[in-house]
Amino acid sequence: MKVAVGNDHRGLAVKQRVIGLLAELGHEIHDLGATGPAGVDYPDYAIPVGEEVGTGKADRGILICATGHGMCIAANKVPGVRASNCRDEVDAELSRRHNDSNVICIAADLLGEEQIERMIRSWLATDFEGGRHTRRTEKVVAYEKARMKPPCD
Ligand SMILES: O=C(CO)[C@H](O)[C@H](O)[C@H](O)COP(=O)(O)O
Repeated sequence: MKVAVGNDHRGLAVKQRVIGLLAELGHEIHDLGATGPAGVDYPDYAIPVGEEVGTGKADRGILICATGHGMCIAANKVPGVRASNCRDEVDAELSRRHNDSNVICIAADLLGEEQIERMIRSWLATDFEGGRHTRRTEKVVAYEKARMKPPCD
């Protein structure tokens, strides 16, 4: 899979470990930064990653900040993005099975290394269940498309 990765200053160390895991698993990685410790703003990274996923340039996105919340809020503003701020591997699995999440947000300040690795492995390996869940995700897409339509003159 092609995975776009983004982080702010609080997520830099975790990002570097996540990239190592993705490489170990054989995935194609597009690191959109941040690459240094200087304070930055999470929307500047969440939105480009979201755009890559929403346009299909990347299959999935991984976003890392202190709590995961800012990245999740910002990424979900991008059409086609279904971002989840997950806390463990079960949470990550269900976000795939029930919500077809295509971006996972990670709280670098709140989760341990092993928990993050288990979460990412679970998230990457789990398929969307479809069935009744498709009806629900399609309603989200329908709303998104309706909101994107230009107002009638
Ligand atoms: O967690 C975050 C947003 O939800 C970001 O990592 C912010 O950096 C966090 O709010 C902390 O910001 P700070 O400037 O590093 O104190």
